[in-house]
Amino acid sequence: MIYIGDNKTTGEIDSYSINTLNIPGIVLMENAARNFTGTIDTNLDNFLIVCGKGNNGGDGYAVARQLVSLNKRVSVFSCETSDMSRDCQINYDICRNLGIPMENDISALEELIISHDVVIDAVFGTGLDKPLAAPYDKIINNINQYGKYIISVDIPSGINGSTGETAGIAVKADRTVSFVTYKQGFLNYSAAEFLGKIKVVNIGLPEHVIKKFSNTVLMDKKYISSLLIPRLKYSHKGNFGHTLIIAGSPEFTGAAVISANAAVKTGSGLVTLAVFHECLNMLSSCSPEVMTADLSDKNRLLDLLKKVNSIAFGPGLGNNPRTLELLKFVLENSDAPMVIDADGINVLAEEPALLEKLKNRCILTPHLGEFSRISGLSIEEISKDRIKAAKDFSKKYSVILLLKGYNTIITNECDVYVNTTGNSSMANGGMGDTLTGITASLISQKYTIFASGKIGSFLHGYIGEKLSKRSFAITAEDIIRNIPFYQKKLFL
Ligand SMILES: NC(=O)C1=CN([C@@H]2O[C@H](COP(=O)(O)OP(=O)(O)OC[C@H]3O[C@@H](n4cnc5c(N)ncnc54)[C@H](OP(=O)(O)O)[C@@H]3O)[C@@H](O)[C@H]2O)[C@@H](O)CC1
Ligand SMILES: Nc1ncnc2c1ncn2[C@@H]1O[C@H](COP(=O)(O)OP(=O)(O)O)[C@@H](O)[C@H]1O
Ligand SMILES: [K+]
Repeated sequence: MIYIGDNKTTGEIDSYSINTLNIPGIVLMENAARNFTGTIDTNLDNFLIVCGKGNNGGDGYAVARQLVSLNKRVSVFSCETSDMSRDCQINYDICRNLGIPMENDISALEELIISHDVVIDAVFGTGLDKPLAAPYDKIINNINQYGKYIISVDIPSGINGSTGETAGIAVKADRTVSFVTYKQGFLNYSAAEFLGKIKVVNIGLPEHVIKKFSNTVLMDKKYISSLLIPRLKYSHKGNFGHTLIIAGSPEFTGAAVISANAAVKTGSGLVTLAVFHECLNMLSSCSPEVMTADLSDKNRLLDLLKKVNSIAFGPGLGNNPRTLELLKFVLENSDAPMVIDADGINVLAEEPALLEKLKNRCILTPHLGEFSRISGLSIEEISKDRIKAAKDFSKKYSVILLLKGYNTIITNECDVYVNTTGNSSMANGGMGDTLTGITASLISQKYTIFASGKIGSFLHGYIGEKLSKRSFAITAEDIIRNIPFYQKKLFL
């Protein structure tokens, strides 16, 4: 599993490794450099390594030596040769002793970049702590300028590892090879254009050490597979729960159909779709397995509310007083776990006191706009640190929060899981309604609410990604049709 950490986490892991485990810093640096070098395509040659004076630069000098030992052509540019960190100085000296070509005259940098094929950026990592001034602005500009293949060590220089903000200017990497943790700042959408393809490598520390300092992880296939509740030989539909979907309005019947069909395909034993009377005759595109109910028949609704195992509330209901009244009715008459999405979230934003009734039994699945409405934070404020915004909200109301979008965040107020599956081929109407149906269906099948959010978002994005290899845009229907196949693949 890949853990996420900010600059403080890196510092804590570093000092624990050095001071408590007694691993010398230079050994960590050597491991970092070796594992970094191991990620480089063996066909590449003719490297220029641009080194700062801190430990990021130290990594760069150590990488230079590793590459030379692989018979690669290597030159080094030293941004500063005085006041280096201790381990940086050691590796600098070794490079000198080995006779690796080294330059520190800034006027020679452009020529050097032009005459090399690959630039390794080892100027700043987690220690960047102020805006960039001369000569660093020029150095970074030069690195970016000539269309060379750029690999950044730990963090593209100029990006703040904690916030993802730039120090005025930053290296635009093709690849970033980061040490120990995926840096929290990488999740800030504004950092995306600088990062290139990200890879996280270890520096010889076992997972239990990293875990001490981070409870934020990037979910992978193996982790999701580990959450599977196996189906027993003698199980029957009663074991896989009854999902009630409360959704749709005359303008948005599709949202209701999508959620219900997704719940069926995800494996809920039974699925009932409850809609307003005027929508009933528009449900012909529902899967035949979906049962229907009329929301104006209060007795039927009461009966369902008492017996179902999960309720999905919101898609396409409309942001209006009728939806708010309906939500109140549901909350007064059912204790079932709930997935609240779309207009369910919008009406909650009008009356946040209702969240009290959802304590410990609800997952909210807003996109950024909906989250802004319900949290009262602007989209800019949320975007600066989505993890913090999501965690704070989850803690305040004791709900699971699933903040949708590129790198979806799922948190139960202390642990945070980030879902990296999915891509912009999925950015079209109805995609969120699909996730709502999948998540509610999993809850009915006895997955915890938290696990349902994690599996749901991973599966949903995983299908989108796989299908997008062959199709440009992926629709909700495409996802739904493929749920059983990819669910089986994940849970093999
Ligand atoms: N456990 C781990 O994860 C391991 C981490 N390792 C590596 O260590 C890296 C962190 O090293 P680090 O702490 O020495 O900081 P780093 O990024 O080199 O920068 C600090 C230097 O830059 C300078 N400086 C800062 N801002 C500046 C500015 N705007 N403009 C100008 N100067 C500026 C600052 O100068 P100062 O302000 O102190 O004068 C200082 O000299 C980490 O990213 C990873 O690559 C590995 O070796 C293995 C173990
Ligand atoms: N660029 C993207 N990368 C990853 N996932 C995406 C991307 N764009 C959209 N998605 C996913 O698609 C879904 C869209 O949800 P939402 O905005 O609520 O759609 P709708 O309201 O139309 O149903 C979310 O699960 C989101 O994570
Ligand atoms: K760097």
